[in-house]
Amino acid sequence: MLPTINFTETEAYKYLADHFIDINEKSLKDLFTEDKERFEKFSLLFEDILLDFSKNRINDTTFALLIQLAKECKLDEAIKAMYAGEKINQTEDRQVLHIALRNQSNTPILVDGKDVMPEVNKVLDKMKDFSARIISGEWKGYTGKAITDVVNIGIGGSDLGPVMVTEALKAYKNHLNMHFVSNIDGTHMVETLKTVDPETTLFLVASKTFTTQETMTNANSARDWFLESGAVKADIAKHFAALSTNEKDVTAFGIDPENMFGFWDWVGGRYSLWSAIGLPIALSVGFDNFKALLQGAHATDQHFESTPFESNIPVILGLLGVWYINFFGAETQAILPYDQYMHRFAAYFQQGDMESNGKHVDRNGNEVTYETGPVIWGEPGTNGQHAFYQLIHQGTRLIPCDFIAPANSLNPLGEHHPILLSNFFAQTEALMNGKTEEQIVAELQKDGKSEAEITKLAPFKVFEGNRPTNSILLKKVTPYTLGSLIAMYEHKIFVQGIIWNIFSFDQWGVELGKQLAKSILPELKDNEPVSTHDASTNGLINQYKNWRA
Ligand SMILES: O=P(O)(O)OC[C@H]1O[C@@](O)(CO)[C@@H](O)[C@@H]1O
Repeated sequence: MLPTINFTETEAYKYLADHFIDINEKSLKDLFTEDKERFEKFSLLFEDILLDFSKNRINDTTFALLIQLAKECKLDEAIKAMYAGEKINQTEDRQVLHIALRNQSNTPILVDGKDVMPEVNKVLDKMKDFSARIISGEWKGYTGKAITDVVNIGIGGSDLGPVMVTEALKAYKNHLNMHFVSNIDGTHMVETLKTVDPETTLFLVASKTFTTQETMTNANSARDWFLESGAVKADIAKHFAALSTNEKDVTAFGIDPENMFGFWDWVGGRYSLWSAIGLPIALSVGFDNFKALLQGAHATDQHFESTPFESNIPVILGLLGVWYINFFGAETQAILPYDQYMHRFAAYFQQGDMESNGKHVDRNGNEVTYETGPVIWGEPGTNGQHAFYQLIHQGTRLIPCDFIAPANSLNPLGEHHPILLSNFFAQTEALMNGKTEEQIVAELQKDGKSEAEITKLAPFKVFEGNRPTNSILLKKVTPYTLGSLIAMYEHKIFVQGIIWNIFSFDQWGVELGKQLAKSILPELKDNEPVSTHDASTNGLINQYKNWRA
């Protein structure tokens, strides 16, 4: 069982609340002036990843108290419980063992007394064999042609991870055309089917439960399309595979169990890209690169499990988030990858973070009295600079930002990468130092502006600065470094959930909307006006009925 400590009642919390008053009066510039060793002290090199957390609103005292907070919340016990396969997903009575999926050391990991590694490795071997046969062209469709297109049909954790990773590793991909259909909006499937040939297309039905309405509706439409194209039911086996824990419903759908890649209830949907759900990744970049992704994540898992908190990257990232959310009142966290391939990285962690820690009841079943999970958002740099950086620099909100960049581009082109990185470096410097009114006035005077113009303009051009950032510099985006980075964020989310005394691995909050949609759907079948809901919902439904063709 997980500890159930209220972090606001710990000694560390009380000291941090007092300390906050002092530190809040210090600017980041002051903190760097006071401590020449600041970068050395507040940065960590983990293999080919550098975390620079020195541009945060902390000093030695803050750092020590945050570490003490983690210890008082018994984070070490919680980490041990997860790695030991305890059922820490207590409301669903399940273990949380995505670490087993990438446990390249093959140390035994027991679930109900049985080592799961043999079955994990059996599925990996099956994924390796299958992806090799598809990629090589050995696997033929029902008219004897090789597969050219793969359509992954899934949503949430059965989509976002494969999409994010196949995009981030696009430089490593092979000839297969990858497509991802997730939305129940018919447009998603229709637009995709326009681009593929039934004779050379492989459909992956990705669903942990194999009951998700969007996925099953999309899968049925894909199967109908396939059969209407001239194929017969016996041909489904050559063009459909399933990634799921639910063999019964996979078989009922008509997919050959031989084409099913299984995983287990102890794999959370938003933590499942390392499992059979990752098959589209292996198909896109080859199994060896998928394995390197696992290896990178495993290296982080070992770091997280064994490194003292003072040098533990996920612990530090998690504690810094708690510092801003619970003491500075930050409500969001921006993730800004200066890498176009990583354009879905923030979107991936919208589910990863917000579906894990978007909770308001603590592990004792009581309403929390403090803020929990932040809103996660972000876009690649430098595009974000031309969209929302105005607010980050001069808005009224404190928005902690994680800046991520590779030192080496996968597409060296003239001066592009140095220009990209000059912006990566400049933005965190600008957010930290800002620009004072004195500096603005001096600039405007130098530009020959009149005193009246300067008086009018100066206030609008001031940058307060003192806005905190983390900088994460990768030597290069490879399957390995990407795996390490994703795992760092996964464990950061775990750390925050433990501190906030919430359950990070269930998602009851996604159920009500689905339940109500299921009761509304039958009401849409005819044109009779409805009156069973509130006036707004009735009004919307009836207007829809009036307007629909
Ligand atoms: O993989 P599946 O079972 O189809 O679930 C898809 C997604 O639906 C959820 O919203 C749960 O219902 C996410 O947690 C999950 O990743």
